Amino acid sequence: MEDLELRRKAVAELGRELRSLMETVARTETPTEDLQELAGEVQRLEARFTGRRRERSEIPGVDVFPFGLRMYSPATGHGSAFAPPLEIEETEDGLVGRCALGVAHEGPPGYAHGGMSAMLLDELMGWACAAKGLPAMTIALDVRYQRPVPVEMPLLLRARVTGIEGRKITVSGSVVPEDDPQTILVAAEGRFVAPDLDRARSLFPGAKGYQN
Ligand SMILES: CCCCCCCC/C=C\CCCCCCCC(=O)SCCNC(=O)CCNC(=O)[C@H](O)C(C)(C)COP(=O)(O)OP(=O)(O)OC[C@H]1O[C@@H](n2cnc3c(N)ncnc32)[C@H](O)[C@@H]1OP(=O)(O)O
Repeated sequence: MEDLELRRKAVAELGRELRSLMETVARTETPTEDLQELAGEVQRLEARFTGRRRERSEIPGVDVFPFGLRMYSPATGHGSAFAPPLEIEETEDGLVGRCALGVAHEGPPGYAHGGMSAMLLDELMGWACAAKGLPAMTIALDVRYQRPVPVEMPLLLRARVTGIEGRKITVSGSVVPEDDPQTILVAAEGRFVAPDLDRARSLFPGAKGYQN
């Protein structure tokens, strides 16, 4: 079997380069004829991905589902060009994520798109459920944007499970500047439900752990 760690490293390396390319594209004022030529080059590059393409619900071989890694997650995936990516650490008071957003994640000029903050919190809050042994899906997310989130600013994101009632979980979350953690930029409250086994089997046919 191929070395999984080696493959994860390669996936992350490709993700880093694609992320950097996305940021360059979002910032470039390069002449129009260069853009046209570059689009052709990117198309030729894409044609070089000749290996097998995963089925829609197939879990990537580099992942650990549902408790571990999602390498192409648009929030935490080191293989995703779109992800900042969010780095997660477990603490006594829940999960803490670290990242900085780029111009590619902009909403208002110089500030993060609100959907990015919502997505990052949603994912971190989801992982907070998984950290309690209840991998769960979001059923409601209330996001309060208290201050704009500057791009290129190191951020801390927090997620803490505040209640568990059977399969229903409530989680709170926030985004703060790393160097000024008292200032809440975004606050969120979420409700999650851990699907029961039958539901999980039908929702995730590609997850081998649930099938047999
Ligand atoms: C065992 C393994 C499970 C694996 C799951 C792994 C996933 C996580 C993987 C990796 C972690 C990484 C973290 C990622 C985080 C990202 C988060 C997202 O982006 S999630 C995508 C967006 N969310 C959706 O698409 C959900 C759509 N909703 C549904 O599909 C269903 O609502 C579902 C499966 C969540 C629940 O359905 P039911 O059939 O299992 O549950 P019922 O028995 O109907 O309800 C249980 C209780 O929850 C309430 N409930 C269920 N759904 C509700 C809803 N939509 N609104 C309000 N209440 C709801 C019900 O009223 C019920 O409450 P009463 O026990 O009667 O008090």
